[in-house]
Amino acid sequence: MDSKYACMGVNNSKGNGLKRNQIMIDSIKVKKIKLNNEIASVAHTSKVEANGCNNTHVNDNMFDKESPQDLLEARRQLPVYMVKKRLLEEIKKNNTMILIGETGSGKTTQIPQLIHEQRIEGAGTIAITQPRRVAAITIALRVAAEMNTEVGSIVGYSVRFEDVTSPRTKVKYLTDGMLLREATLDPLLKKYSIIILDEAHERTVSTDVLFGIVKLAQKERNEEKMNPLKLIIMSATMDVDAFRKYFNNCPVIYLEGRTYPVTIYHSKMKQDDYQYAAVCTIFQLHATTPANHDFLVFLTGQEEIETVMYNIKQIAKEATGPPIRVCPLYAGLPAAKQLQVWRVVPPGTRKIILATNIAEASVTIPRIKCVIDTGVVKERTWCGSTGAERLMVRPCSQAAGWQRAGRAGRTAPGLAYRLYTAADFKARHYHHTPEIVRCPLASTLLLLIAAGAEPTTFPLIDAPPPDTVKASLLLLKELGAIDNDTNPKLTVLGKKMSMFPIDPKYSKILLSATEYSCLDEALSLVAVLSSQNLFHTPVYKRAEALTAKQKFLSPLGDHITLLNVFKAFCKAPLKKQWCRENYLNHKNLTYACEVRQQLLAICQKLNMNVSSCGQAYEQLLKCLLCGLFTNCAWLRGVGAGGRYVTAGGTAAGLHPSGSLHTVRPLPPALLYTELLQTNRCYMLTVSAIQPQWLHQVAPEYARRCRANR
Ligand SMILES: Nc1ncnc2c1ncn2[C@@H]1O[C@H](COP(=O)(O)OP(=O)(O)OP(=O)(O)O)[C@@H](O)[C@H]1O
Repeated sequence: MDSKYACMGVNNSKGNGLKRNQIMIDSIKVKKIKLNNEIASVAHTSKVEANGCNNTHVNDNMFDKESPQDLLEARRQLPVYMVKKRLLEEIKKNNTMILIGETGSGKTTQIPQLIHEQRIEGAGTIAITQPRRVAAITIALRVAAEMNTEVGSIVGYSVRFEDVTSPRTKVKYLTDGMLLREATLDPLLKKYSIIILDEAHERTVSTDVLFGIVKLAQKERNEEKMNPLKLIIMSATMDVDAFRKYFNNCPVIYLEGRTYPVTIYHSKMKQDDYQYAAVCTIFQLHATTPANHDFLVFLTGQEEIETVMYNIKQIAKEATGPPIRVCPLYAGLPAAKQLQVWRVVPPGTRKIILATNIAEASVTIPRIKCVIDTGVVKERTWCGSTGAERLMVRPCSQAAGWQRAGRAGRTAPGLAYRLYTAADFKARHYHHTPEIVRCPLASTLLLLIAAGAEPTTFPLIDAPPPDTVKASLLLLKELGAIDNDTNPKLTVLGKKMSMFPIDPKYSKILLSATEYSCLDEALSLVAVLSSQNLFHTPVYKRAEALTAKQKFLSPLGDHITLLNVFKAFCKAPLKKQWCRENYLNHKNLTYACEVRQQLLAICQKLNMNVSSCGQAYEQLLKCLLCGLFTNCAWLRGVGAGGRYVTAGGTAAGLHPSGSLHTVRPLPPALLYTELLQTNRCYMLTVSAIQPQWLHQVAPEYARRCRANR
C-alpha cells in the first residue's frame, strides 16, 4: 500500500484575485508537521461501537454544553468578531456586498448575530440560506446557544418538512430550496430586510435561481419605494469575478485570518482504490493519535459509506487504539440520524464520521481533528434528449478540497489528508460545473413560474442549455402544470403541484390519486421513491438477501414490490430487527415514513380524500402513469432478441436488480422511474403496463409518441 504523505505546507492561499476593502487580521502561524509513515497493517484489539445510537429527534442535549461565558469567549476569538465594528459599517453602507472569509472564520454564525445586535434589520427578519438542511439546523442550534436563547424564538430554522420559527424570529437559517418556496408565495420576499446567501460557491440550482429572485426583488422594492432589501453573498471559495459582475460590480470585502491552522498532506503516489486507501489511513491514524481526535472521511455515497463502515467494524475488532464509534452522514439519512454525528461520545472513544459532500461546507463538527479526503464526488448529469441520468464518480474541484480541509481546524488546529497527489490537486479546476447546466429543470421552473418569473428571460449567472429548458417546459405543460410552454402561467393543478416539495412528476401522481381511489398507496410509493434504496444486499450475503427479497416480489414489477416492503415495514413491531432479518435498510424505510407523513399533511391541507385501492393494483399503476407517462418503453422484437426502446428512442435494458429481470414472456410495455446510463442504458424501478393505458391517461402525449415512433 503506497500511502506516504508529503507535507505540502498550508492552505490559506486561495488567491481570489480582487483585494479591496481588505480587513486584515493576523492569522495564527502555521506549523508544518512531517508525516512519512507507511500505513500500518492492522493488528491487536480495539472495540467498535458502530452507530450504536438511538433514533433521537433534534434537541440541543445532543450537543456539547458550553457555558454562556465559554461561548462568548469562543466568539471573541473568531476573526469576524474581531473586526465587527468595521464590518458592520460596511454592511450598513452597502445594499449589496460580497464577503469572502476563510472557512471557520465566523461568517455564518457571527455576521447575522452581529447585525441583529445592532438591530440593522429594523422591523424585518434576517434570512441566511444554506444549501443543506443539516447545516441550517445545526448552525441555528449553535447560534441560539451563543445568543443564550431557545431555537425557534429569536433564532430559528426552516428546512424541507420542518419549520422551527415563530413570529419573534429575527435570525432565520433556511435552506435555499425553502427560500425559493417562500418566493412562490411572496416574490418580493417582503418579510426579509436582509438576505444572506451563504456558501455561494456551491452553485446548487436553487441557489443560482435565488440569486436572480433576490436581485429582482431588491430592484423592484427599490423602484416601488418599499422597505429596502440588503443582500450579502458569502463564501470562502467563490468565483468572485463572476458574482461581482452579476451583482452590478458590488463591493467585495475580504476577511483575513482563521481561528486554527490546518496542515495539509497529499498522498505521494496515486491511489488506485480510494476506499482502500481511506480505510488504511483511518487505521494508521487511529493507532497513532489520541482518542479525543475525531476523524471525518469524505466518500461519495450511501453504498460506499456502508461498505467502508462494515470494513472499519471488521478491522476494528483486531486493531490497536481506543474504542471507535462510526457515524454515517449522507443526504438520504433520516434527519435525526444525521444529527447523531453531533452527539457527544463517551470519553476515550473516537468518532469516525463517514460523509458525502453534505458535510463539505458550513458545518462545524467539534473535535474533528483529521479530515481524510478521497478527492472524489458523485455527480449527476442529465441528458435532455434521452432523459437518462448518468451518475459518475469524478475528482472534486480545488474549492471542494479547500472546503473539506476547512472542516478541521474549527475548534483546534487540524490536519487534512488528501488521498491524491499534490500534482493531481493542482491540475483540477478551481470550481465545479454549476448544477444548473447539468440537471433537469422541471421542478425549478415550476417554482420560478409560481414566483411570477419569466423563465426564458430570468437573469442567471450561467444559462442552462436551451434544450434542457425547452424539454422541462414541455414536460410541465404535458403534466398540466402550465398553460403553454412559450409564455407559461401556472394552471390550478400547477399551483397545487408547486405546494409539494417533490419532483412535479411525483406531485402529479399524488394529485391524480383521488381519481383512482389510491391516495393511500400513492403516498407510500412516492415517499419510497423519494428516499434511497430499501434493499440491503451485502456482497458477503448476497444469496441470503436475494432469498429474503423473494417474499415481497410482485409479478407486476418493482413499484408493487416496494409497496409490499413498505406495508410490511409499517406493520412490523420490532422494525430494526425485522429489517435486519429481511435485508432491508432500516434508515431508508424510516426516512420514507417521515416523508409520507409530510406529504400526507399537504394532501390534508388540500382536502384530498385518502382512500385505498386495496389489491386493485391496476388502479395504482395507472395513477403512476399519470405522472410518469414520459417514462414508457415498448418491446421491440420477440423472444431472446426482444429489447425495449423508450419514447425518446433510446434502447434500454432491465436492470438485473429489478423484479421483472427474469419474467418471461417479456411484458409488451413498461413504466420506469429512472433511466440510468452506465456502460449501457438501464431502466430502474420498473412495472409492466398495458400499452393502451398510455392513451387513456395521457392521450395527447400518446399521440405525439406514436407520430414520432
Ligand atoms: N456546533 C459548533 N460547536 C462548536 N463550535 C462551533 C460550532 N459551530 C461553530 N463553531 C465555531 O464557530 C466557528 C465559526 O463557524 P462559522 O460556521 O460561522 O464559520 P464560517 O466562516 O461560516 O465557515 P465556513 O466557510 O466553513 O462555512 C467555527 O470555526 C467554530 O470554532
